[in-house]
Amino acid sequence: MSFRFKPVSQPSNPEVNEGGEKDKQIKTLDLGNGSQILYMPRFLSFDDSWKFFDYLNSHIPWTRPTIRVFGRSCVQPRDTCYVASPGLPELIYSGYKPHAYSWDDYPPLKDILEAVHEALPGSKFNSLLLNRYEGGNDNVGWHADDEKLYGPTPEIASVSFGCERDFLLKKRPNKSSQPQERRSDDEPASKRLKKCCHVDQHSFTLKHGSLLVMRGYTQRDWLHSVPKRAKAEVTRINLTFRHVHGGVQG
Ligand SMILES: O=C(O)CCC(=O)C(=O)O
Ligand SMILES: [Fe+2]
Repeated sequence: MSFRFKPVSQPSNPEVNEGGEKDKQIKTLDLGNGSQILYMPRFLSFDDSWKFFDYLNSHIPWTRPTIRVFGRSCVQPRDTCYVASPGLPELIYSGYKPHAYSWDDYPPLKDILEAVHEALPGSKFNSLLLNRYEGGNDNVGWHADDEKLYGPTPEIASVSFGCERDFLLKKRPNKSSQPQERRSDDEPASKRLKKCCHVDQHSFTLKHGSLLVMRGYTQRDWLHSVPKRAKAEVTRINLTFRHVHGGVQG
């Protein structure tokens, strides 16, 4: 099964899509000290995104594993699945080693991967973590995807389908980042203040069909989460594409 894409500039739901230039809008957020976020609210068209949602919701072998958090076992508060190219080192997070399914098992994932590669020239993702949030209680707590197998400055591309949910970022408390930007003593005090006091919390509402990219030192210096939301009654599916180092192809 493979889906054909309609370009995002020709949506068939004019009510949701405001049309024209807005479709290709990319917001960039410089978090400072070499960390950046890109956000493309209408990465995939409304209709294609629902097709992907329906396919993933019914075909992916979702599981809700038991993981370890702060030394205690608990059921992960969302469904999950892992897809990876052959020959990669195994992923282990929170004491859990997910089975790696093949891209060939779920061909529409290859279509989404291709669209992500097109949007992010030079990217070469070889693994994918899928999450399904079945309601507002499902969530992912504060964490960073800083596993060694992703290297020191991983690029992580996150595609969302279905229910809109908030994605929060906050600066890591014990930061190991580089010293703040160099300041010039010639500048007035007001300007200096502006330069060195970066905002240390950010929030995005991740829309159906959107793409958010974390880059640079975001995993080293920031944490992210999708908190519980009482009002989120319907399902959301999120795909995070990652590059694992150390495989057959490096
Ligand atoms: O669902 C999301 O938007 C984020 C998921 C996430 O952070 C992860 O899988 O590591
Ligand atoms: Fe994450």
